[in-house]
Amino acid sequence: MSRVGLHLSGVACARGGRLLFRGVDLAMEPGGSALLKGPNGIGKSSLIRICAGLLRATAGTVERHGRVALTDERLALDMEQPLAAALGFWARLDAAPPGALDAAMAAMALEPLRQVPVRMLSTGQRKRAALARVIAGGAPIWLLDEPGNGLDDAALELLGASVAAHLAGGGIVVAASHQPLPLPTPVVLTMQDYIMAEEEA
Ligand SMILES: Nc1ncnc2c1ncn2[C@@H]1O[C@H](COP(=O)(O)OP(=O)(O)OP(=O)(O)O)[C@@H](O)[C@H]1O
Repeated sequence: MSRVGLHLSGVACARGGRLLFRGVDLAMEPGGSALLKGPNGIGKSSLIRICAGLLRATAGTVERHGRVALTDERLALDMEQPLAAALGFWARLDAAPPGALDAAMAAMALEPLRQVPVRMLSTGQRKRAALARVIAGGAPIWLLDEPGNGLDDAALELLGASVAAHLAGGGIVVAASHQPLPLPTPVVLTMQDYIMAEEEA
């Protein structure tokens, strides 16, 4: 694997004319994971999108080395296609190696749903499908926005196993979550630590 890393220095984010957070530093090396915690609306998704390069930081720098895969509340799968075909579209786009998609579907226990149209999947099944897309794509940097939403205990265990395998292979995981996630010893960013104190505002 060529050099992999994600480095944030002094990152700030303003949205809708309001400064959400500032001073975020994060140094992720291969095998590292980070968990972004905090209440609704504090800026976890915004920080994930800054990490992905989809949102510009208001201040600070973001350095990415390696491809990024993002999953958030948007499913990004063709609702009319059977699941295997819908995921196959992304696997081709990501130039996933042969067998990678089957392995990813197995990792998320999706084989019995291969022929089911995406629109018929339950909330948890859709989340597992989104995670399978990330796993199959082979990007070293996984950005997971609320990956545990809708997952039952068994699926959370599957997520934990996939994350552990990814980290063991030199990948990086940055996750935003309200709930505890099966990340081994993550760096924890408590977003409240990066909001402006009243006297500074
Ligand atoms: N496109 C936008 N324009 C203006 N403000 C926005 C935009 N997107 C999000 N915001 C605001 O930015 C703030 C942070 O939103 P964000 O989605 O990053 O929070 P979050 O911590 O992920 O919340 P949640 O836990 O509910 O998912 C919110 O107040 C939200 O209303």
